[in-house]
Amino acid sequence: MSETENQPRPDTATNGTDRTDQADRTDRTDSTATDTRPSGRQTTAGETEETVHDEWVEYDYAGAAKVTTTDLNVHYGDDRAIEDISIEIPEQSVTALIGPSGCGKSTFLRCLNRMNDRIRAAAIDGSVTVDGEEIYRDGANLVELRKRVGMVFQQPNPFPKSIRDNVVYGPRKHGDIKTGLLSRLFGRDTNEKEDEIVERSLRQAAIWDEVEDRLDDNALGLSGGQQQRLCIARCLAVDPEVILMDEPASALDPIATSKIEDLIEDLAEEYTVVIVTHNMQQAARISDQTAVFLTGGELVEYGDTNQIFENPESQRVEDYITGKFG
Ligand SMILES: Nc1ncnc2c1ncn2[C@@H]1O[C@H](COP(=O)(O)OP(=O)(O)OP(=O)(O)O)[C@@H](O)[C@H]1O
Repeated sequence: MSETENQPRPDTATNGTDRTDQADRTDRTDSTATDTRPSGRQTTAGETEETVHDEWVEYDYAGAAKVTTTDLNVHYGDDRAIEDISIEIPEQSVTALIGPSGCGKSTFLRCLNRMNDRIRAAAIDGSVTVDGEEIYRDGANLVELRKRVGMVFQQPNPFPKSIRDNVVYGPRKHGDIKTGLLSRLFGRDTNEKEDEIVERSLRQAAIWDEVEDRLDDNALGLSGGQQQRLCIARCLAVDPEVILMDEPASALDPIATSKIEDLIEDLAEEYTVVIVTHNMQQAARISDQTAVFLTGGELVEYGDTNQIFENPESQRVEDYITGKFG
Protein backbone atom coordinates (compact mmCIF):
# COMPACT_ATOMS: atom_id res chain seq x y z
CA MET A 1 0.00 0.00 0.00
CA SER A 2 1.40 3.37 -0.90
CA GLU A 3 1.75 6.24 1.52
CA THR A 4 -1.07 8.05 -0.23
CA GLU A 5 -3.37 5.12 0.38
CA ASN A 6 -2.59 5.40 4.05
CA GLN A 7 -3.67 9.01 4.23
CA PRO A 8 -6.71 9.56 6.41
CA ARG A 9 -9.78 10.28 4.40
CA PRO A 10 -10.20 14.06 4.47
CA ASP A 11 -13.98 13.78 4.32
CA THR A 12 -14.27 11.82 7.54
CA ALA A 13 -11.13 12.92 9.29
CA THR A 14 -12.40 16.14 10.71
CA ASN A 15 -16.16 15.82 10.76
CA GLY A 16 -16.32 17.99 7.70
CA THR A 17 -14.23 20.83 9.09
CA ASP A 18 -11.11 21.87 7.26
CA ARG A 19 -7.95 20.30 8.63
CA THR A 20 -6.13 23.57 8.77
CA ASP A 21 -8.99 25.16 10.67
CA GLN A 22 -9.05 22.31 13.08
CA ALA A 23 -5.35 22.53 13.70
CA ASP A 24 -5.76 26.16 14.64
CA ARG A 25 -5.97 26.07 18.40
CA THR A 26 -7.14 29.66 18.51
CA ASP A 27 -10.37 28.67 16.80
CA ARG A 28 -12.03 27.32 19.93
CA THR A 29 -14.67 30.02 20.02
CA ASP A 30 -16.11 28.86 16.72
CA SER A 31 -19.15 26.88 17.78
CA THR A 32 -19.02 24.76 14.64
CA ALA A 33 -15.48 23.55 15.32
CA THR A 34 -14.91 20.15 16.85
CA ASP A 35 -13.90 20.39 20.49
CA THR A 36 -10.78 18.25 20.87
CA ARG A 37 -10.33 18.66 24.61
CA PRO A 38 -9.35 15.53 26.52
CA SER A 39 -12.85 15.46 27.91
CA GLY A 40 -13.63 13.67 24.68
CA ARG A 41 -16.97 15.44 24.46
CA GLN A 42 -17.55 16.15 20.79
CA THR A 43 -19.47 19.38 20.50
CA THR A 44 -19.94 19.34 16.78
CA ALA A 45 -23.38 20.68 16.00
CA GLY A 46 -25.97 17.98 15.56
CA GLU A 47 -24.35 15.33 17.74
CA THR A 48 -26.77 13.71 20.11
CA GLU A 49 -26.28 13.32 23.83
CA GLU A 50 -26.23 9.51 23.46
CA THR A 51 -22.99 9.67 21.48
CA VAL A 52 -21.21 11.58 24.23
CA HIS A 53 -18.97 9.33 26.29
CA ASP A 54 -20.21 9.60 29.85
CA GLU A 55 -17.08 8.30 31.53
CA TRP A 56 -14.75 11.14 30.66
CA VAL A 57 -13.62 13.63 33.24
CA GLU A 58 -12.43 17.08 32.38
CA TYR A 59 -8.65 17.05 32.34
CA ASP A 60 -7.12 20.44 32.92
CA TYR A 61 -3.39 20.24 32.51
CA ALA A 62 -0.81 22.96 32.85
CA GLY A 63 0.96 24.23 29.73
CA ALA A 64 0.13 23.70 26.10
CA ALA A 65 -0.88 20.62 24.12
CA LYS A 66 2.02 19.28 22.11
CA VAL A 67 0.18 16.48 20.33
CA THR A 68 -3.54 16.38 19.62
CA THR A 69 -5.42 13.46 18.14
CA THR A 70 -8.95 13.82 16.87
CA ASP A 71 -11.28 10.96 15.98
CA LEU A 72 -8.31 8.72 15.32
CA ASN A 73 -9.19 5.25 14.03
CA VAL A 74 -6.90 2.51 12.78
CA HIS A 75 -8.01 -0.64 10.98
CA TYR A 76 -5.85 -3.58 10.04
CA GLY A 77 -7.83 -4.93 7.12
CA ASP A 78 -11.39 -5.26 8.43
CA ASP A 79 -10.37 -5.24 12.08
CA ARG A 80 -10.52 -2.04 14.05
CA ALA A 81 -7.51 -1.59 16.34
CA ILE A 82 -8.32 1.83 17.84
CA GLU A 83 -11.60 3.66 17.88
CA ASP A 84 -12.21 7.41 17.74
CA ILE A 85 -9.34 8.51 19.96
CA SER A 86 -9.42 12.25 20.72
CA ILE A 87 -6.91 13.46 23.27
CA GLU A 88 -4.46 16.23 23.90
CA ILE A 89 -0.98 15.35 25.14
CA PRO A 90 0.62 18.18 27.13
CA GLU A 91 4.14 19.30 26.34
CA GLN A 92 7.06 18.52 28.65
CA SER A 93 5.32 15.75 30.50
CA VAL A 94 5.08 11.97 30.58
CA THR A 95 1.90 10.41 29.24
CA ALA A 96 1.46 6.69 29.93
CA LEU A 97 -0.70 4.47 27.73
CA ILE A 98 -1.90 1.42 29.63
CA GLY A 99 -4.38 -1.37 29.03
CA PRO A 100 -4.59 -5.10 28.39
CA SER A 101 -2.73 -6.83 25.59
CA GLY A 102 -4.06 -6.12 22.12
CA CYS A 103 -6.12 -3.05 23.06
CA GLY A 104 -4.28 -0.79 20.61
CA LYS A 105 -1.68 1.05 22.71
CA SER A 106 1.20 0.46 20.32
CA THR A 107 -1.00 1.17 17.34
CA PHE A 108 -1.97 4.51 18.84
CA LEU A 109 1.66 5.32 19.68
CA ARG A 110 2.77 4.51 16.14
CA CYS A 111 0.18 6.91 14.74
CA LEU A 112 1.99 9.80 16.42
CA ASN A 113 4.96 9.64 14.04
CA ARG A 114 3.27 7.75 11.22
CA MET A 115 5.11 4.51 11.84
CA ASN A 116 1.89 2.66 10.97
CA ASP A 117 2.35 3.89 7.41
CA ARG A 118 4.93 1.14 7.12
CA ILE A 119 2.32 -1.53 7.85
CA ARG A 120 0.56 -2.51 4.64
CA ALA A 121 -2.69 -3.54 6.25
CA ALA A 122 -3.02 -0.40 8.38
CA ALA A 123 -5.61 2.21 7.37
CA ILE A 124 -5.50 5.37 9.43
CA ASP A 125 -8.38 7.76 9.66
CA GLY A 126 -8.51 10.94 11.71
CA SER A 127 -6.21 13.76 12.67
CA VAL A 128 -2.94 14.03 14.55
CA THR A 129 -1.33 17.41 15.06
CA VAL A 130 2.04 18.28 16.55
CA ASP A 131 2.14 21.92 17.64
CA GLY A 132 -1.08 22.37 15.71
CA GLU A 133 0.41 21.08 12.46
CA GLU A 134 -1.38 18.15 10.81
CA ILE A 135 1.11 15.30 10.40
CA TYR A 136 -1.18 13.40 8.03
CA ARG A 137 -1.39 16.25 5.56
CA ASP A 138 -0.52 15.54 1.95
CA GLY A 139 3.17 16.00 1.30
CA ALA A 140 4.22 15.81 4.97
CA ASN A 141 7.95 15.18 5.23
CA LEU A 142 8.17 11.88 7.11
CA VAL A 143 11.92 12.07 7.69
CA GLU A 144 11.50 15.47 9.31
CA LEU A 145 8.47 14.23 11.28
CA ARG A 146 10.37 11.26 12.70
CA LYS A 147 13.20 13.58 13.65
CA ARG A 148 10.75 15.71 15.62
CA VAL A 149 8.89 12.72 16.99
CA GLY A 150 11.45 10.03 17.81
CA MET A 151 10.81 6.48 18.90
CA VAL A 152 12.41 4.01 21.29
CA PHE A 153 11.36 0.38 20.99
CA GLN A 154 10.80 -2.49 23.41
CA GLN A 155 13.95 -4.36 22.44
CA PRO A 156 17.11 -2.26 22.47
CA ASN A 157 18.17 -2.15 18.82
CA PRO A 158 21.59 -0.51 18.52
CA PHE A 159 23.31 -0.81 15.16
CA PRO A 160 26.28 -3.20 15.07
CA LYS A 161 28.58 -0.19 15.03
CA SER A 162 30.58 1.77 17.56
CA ILE A 163 28.83 3.62 20.36
CA ARG A 164 29.86 6.90 18.72
CA ASP A 165 28.53 5.85 15.30
CA ASN A 166 25.21 4.89 16.84
CA VAL A 167 24.78 8.34 18.36
CA VAL A 168 25.83 10.31 15.29
CA TYR A 169 23.90 8.13 12.87
CA GLY A 170 20.86 10.43 12.86
CA PRO A 171 22.69 13.78 12.75
CA ARG A 172 24.82 12.48 9.84
CA LYS A 173 21.75 11.21 8.02
CA HIS A 174 19.93 14.50 8.50
CA GLY A 175 22.96 16.51 7.37
CA ASP A 176 23.55 18.07 10.79
CA ILE A 177 27.09 16.65 10.60
CA LYS A 178 28.92 16.77 7.28
CA THR A 179 30.22 13.37 6.18
CA GLY A 180 32.17 14.20 3.00
CA LEU A 181 35.83 13.18 2.84
CA LEU A 182 37.13 16.76 2.93
CA SER A 183 34.95 17.61 5.90
CA ARG A 184 36.19 14.54 7.70
CA LEU A 185 39.85 15.22 6.90
CA PHE A 186 39.93 18.94 7.52
CA GLY A 187 36.70 19.67 9.29
CA ARG A 188 37.76 20.62 12.77
CA ASP A 189 34.36 22.19 13.29
CA THR A 190 32.68 19.02 12.08
CA ASN A 191 34.68 16.86 14.47
CA GLU A 192 34.02 19.21 17.34
CA LYS A 193 30.33 19.28 16.53
CA GLU A 194 30.24 15.51 16.37
CA ASP A 195 32.02 15.20 19.73
CA GLU A 196 29.64 17.71 21.21
CA ILE A 197 26.54 15.83 19.99
CA VAL A 198 27.94 12.52 21.21
CA GLU A 199 28.70 13.82 24.70
CA ARG A 200 25.50 15.81 25.05
CA SER A 201 23.28 12.94 23.92
CA LEU A 202 25.02 10.32 26.04
CA ARG A 203 24.91 12.61 29.08
CA GLN A 204 21.21 13.31 28.54
CA ALA A 205 20.61 9.57 28.32
CA ALA A 206 22.53 9.07 31.59
CA ILE A 207 25.11 6.74 30.08
CA TRP A 208 28.09 9.04 29.41
CA ASP A 209 29.98 8.08 32.57
CA GLU A 210 29.75 4.41 31.66
CA VAL A 211 31.00 4.71 28.07
CA GLU A 212 33.09 7.87 27.76
CA ASP A 213 36.34 5.91 27.58
CA ARG A 214 35.09 3.34 25.05
CA LEU A 215 33.16 5.32 22.47
CA ASP A 216 34.75 3.34 19.64
CA ASP A 217 33.75 -0.04 21.05
CA ASN A 218 30.94 -1.95 19.41
CA ALA A 219 27.57 -1.04 20.94
CA LEU A 220 26.55 -4.70 20.96
CA GLY A 221 29.06 -5.22 23.78
CA LEU A 222 26.94 -3.12 26.16
CA SER A 223 24.45 -4.61 28.61
CA GLY A 224 20.76 -4.57 27.69
CA GLY A 225 20.07 -1.57 29.92
CA GLN A 226 23.05 0.31 28.53
CA GLN A 227 21.98 -0.53 24.98
CA GLN A 228 18.53 0.89 25.69
CA ARG A 229 19.99 4.11 27.10
CA LEU A 230 22.24 4.28 24.02
CA CYS A 231 19.13 3.97 21.85
CA ILE A 232 17.60 6.84 23.80
CA ALA A 233 20.81 8.84 23.21
CA ARG A 234 20.55 8.03 19.50
CA CYS A 235 17.01 9.38 19.54
CA LEU A 236 18.06 12.52 21.44
CA ALA A 237 20.97 13.23 19.09
CA VAL A 238 18.63 14.64 16.41
CA ASP A 239 16.95 17.05 18.85
CA PRO A 240 13.45 15.57 18.92
CA GLU A 241 10.54 17.35 20.56
CA VAL A 242 8.46 14.28 21.30
CA ILE A 243 9.81 10.88 22.35
CA LEU A 244 7.60 7.82 21.89
CA MET A 245 8.56 4.79 23.95
CA ASP A 246 7.01 1.37 23.43
CA GLU A 247 7.60 -0.61 26.62
CA PRO A 248 11.20 0.60 26.80
CA ALA A 249 12.02 -1.27 30.00
CA SER A 250 10.10 -4.50 29.60
CA ALA A 251 13.18 -6.43 28.46
CA LEU A 252 15.34 -5.09 31.32
CA ASP A 253 16.13 -6.16 34.87
CA PRO A 254 14.86 -4.10 37.85
CA ILE A 255 18.04 -2.00 38.23
CA ALA A 256 18.20 -1.16 34.52
CA THR A 257 14.45 -0.46 34.60
CA SER A 258 14.85 1.94 37.48
CA LYS A 259 17.56 3.85 35.58
CA ILE A 260 15.30 4.13 32.55
CA GLU A 261 12.44 5.37 34.74
CA ASP A 262 14.63 8.03 36.34
CA LEU A 263 15.81 9.03 32.90
CA ILE A 264 12.27 9.34 31.56
CA GLU A 265 11.32 11.65 34.41
CA ASP A 266 14.37 13.82 33.68
CA LEU A 267 13.64 13.88 29.95
CA ALA A 268 10.16 15.22 30.57
CA GLU A 269 11.67 18.49 31.77
CA GLU A 270 12.63 19.17 28.18
CA TYR A 271 10.70 16.75 25.98
CA THR A 272 7.17 15.42 25.60
CA VAL A 273 7.31 11.73 26.41
CA VAL A 274 4.59 9.21 25.53
CA ILE A 275 5.17 5.72 26.87
CA VAL A 276 3.35 2.42 26.44
CA THR A 277 3.76 0.22 29.47
CA HIS A 278 2.23 -2.98 30.80
CA ASN A 279 3.57 -2.13 34.20
CA MET A 280 0.93 -0.16 36.08
CA GLN A 281 3.29 0.66 38.95
CA GLN A 282 5.65 2.11 36.39
CA ALA A 283 2.87 4.23 34.87
CA ALA A 284 1.87 5.42 38.35
CA ARG A 285 5.48 6.21 39.27
CA ILE A 286 6.64 8.14 36.25
CA SER A 287 3.71 9.59 34.36
CA ASP A 288 1.85 12.87 34.73
CA GLN A 289 -1.20 11.69 32.86
CA THR A 290 -2.47 8.25 31.97
CA ALA A 291 -4.67 7.03 29.14
CA VAL A 292 -6.43 3.72 29.77
CA PHE A 293 -7.27 1.70 26.67
CA LEU A 294 -9.52 -1.31 26.94
CA THR A 295 -10.43 -4.14 24.61
CA GLY A 296 -11.54 -3.07 21.16
CA GLY A 297 -9.20 -0.11 20.99
CA GLU A 298 -11.42 2.12 23.09
CA LEU A 299 -9.85 4.85 25.18
CA VAL A 300 -11.92 4.62 28.30
CA GLU A 301 -10.36 7.21 30.56
CA TYR A 302 -7.66 9.84 30.27
CA GLY A 303 -6.51 12.21 32.93
CA ASP A 304 -4.17 13.01 35.77
CA THR A 305 -2.28 9.86 36.76
CA ASN A 306 -3.01 10.19 40.49
CA GLN A 307 -6.69 10.61 39.80
CA ILE A 308 -6.79 7.63 37.41
CA PHE A 309 -5.06 5.35 39.90
CA GLU A 310 -6.69 6.61 43.08
CA ASN A 311 -10.14 7.56 41.97
CA PRO A 312 -11.00 6.51 38.41
CA GLU A 313 -14.30 7.67 37.02
CA SER A 314 -14.90 4.50 35.09
CA GLN A 315 -15.80 1.24 36.81
CA ARG A 316 -14.10 -0.64 33.99
CA VAL A 317 -10.88 1.27 34.63
CA GLU A 318 -11.13 0.55 38.34
CA ASP A 319 -11.64 -3.15 37.59
CA TYR A 320 -8.63 -3.15 35.30
CA ILE A 321 -6.38 -1.29 37.71
CA THR A 322 -7.37 -3.46 40.64
CA GLY A 323 -6.69 -6.57 38.57
CA LYS A 324 -10.27 -7.77 38.25
CA PHE A 325 -9.65 -8.27 34.54
CA GLY A 326 -6.99 -7.76 31.93
N1 LIG B 1 0.76 -5.26 11.84
C1 LIG B 1 -0.45 -5.68 12.20
N2 LIG B 1 -1.24 -6.32 11.34
C2 LIG B 1 -2.47 -6.75 11.69
N3 LIG B 1 -3.00 -6.58 12.91
C3 LIG B 1 -2.24 -5.94 13.84
C4 LIG B 1 -0.94 -5.46 13.54
N4 LIG B 1 -0.45 -4.87 14.64
C5 LIG B 1 -1.40 -4.98 15.58
N5 LIG B 1 -2.47 -5.61 15.11
C6 LIG B 1 -3.70 -5.92 15.84
O1 LIG B 1 -4.23 -4.69 16.33
C7 LIG B 1 -4.72 -4.84 17.65
C8 LIG B 1 -3.99 -3.85 18.56
O2 LIG B 1 -2.62 -4.25 18.62
P1 LIG B 1 -1.54 -3.39 19.40
O3 LIG B 1 -0.22 -4.07 19.21
O4 LIG B 1 -1.65 -1.99 19.01
O5 LIG B 1 -2.06 -3.56 20.88
P2 LIG B 1 -1.27 -3.34 22.25
O6 LIG B 1 -2.28 -2.84 23.22
O7 LIG B 1 -0.07 -2.53 22.02
O8 LIG B 1 -0.87 -4.84 22.59
P3 LIG B 1 0.34 -5.36 23.51
O9 LIG B 1 0.14 -4.74 24.84
O10 LIG B 1 0.15 -6.83 23.52
O11 LIG B 1 1.61 -4.95 22.84
C9 LIG B 1 -4.51 -6.29 18.03
O12 LIG B 1 -5.69 -6.99 17.78
C10 LIG B 1 -3.42 -6.75 17.09
O13 LIG B 1 -3.53 -8.11 16.81
